Amino acid sequence: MTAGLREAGAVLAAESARFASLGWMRGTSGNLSLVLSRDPLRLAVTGSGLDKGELTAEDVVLVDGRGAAVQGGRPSAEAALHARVAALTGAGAVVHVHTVASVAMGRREPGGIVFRDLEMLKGVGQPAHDVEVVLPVIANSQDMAELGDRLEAARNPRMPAVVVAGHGLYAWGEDPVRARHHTEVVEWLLELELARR
Ligand SMILES: CSC[C@@H](O)[C@@H](O)C(=O)COP(=O)(O)O
Ligand SMILES: [Zn+2]
Repeated sequence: MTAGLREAGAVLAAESARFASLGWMRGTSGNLSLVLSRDPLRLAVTGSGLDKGELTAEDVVLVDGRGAAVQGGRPSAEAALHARVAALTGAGAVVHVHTVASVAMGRREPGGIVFRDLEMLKGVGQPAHDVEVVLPVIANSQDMAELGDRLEAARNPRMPAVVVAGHGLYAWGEDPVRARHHTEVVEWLLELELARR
């Protein structure tokens, strides 16, 4: 494994441990990625089927723009969707977590979840007042190309996240820290909506 990939693995392991400690990656759920190059597109993605709270710097796979392994073991089953999100949005890092609030709210609002008049909206780059911001909800699929098509069709450029119904939350950002902040902010918004209905 190259030093660059191991370094990316260390970042993903630390981020993963943080999400797992919040209970957002229970069992072996969730996955993370970090873009290492744009042309050609190459991402460091967490390995498949691992306990995301116990990853080491070695538990990472280099994948191409279609999510296929270039170096390392078995990449996340959702690596192709990470690559699609990175290509589509220009994000440098993608987070996928299995939170209760995202699944519960996806059930309640299958057409999209509307947020308004919340200071926390500033955490996803939106004004706090006088605008409605929609978090898209897409149907789940085991086919990452199909899921990617749904995400592309439903994506709201003002919201760096999408809920996958019956599954969880995808969020992204310029780098791992910003992707984490977006994940935390969107999860906060979802928990609030869930609590107030
Ligand atoms: C309970 S894990 C469910 C998986 O199918 C998947 O949705 C997931 O989030 C983790 O898959 P992985 O291949 O480990 O990255
Ligand atoms: Zn998942």
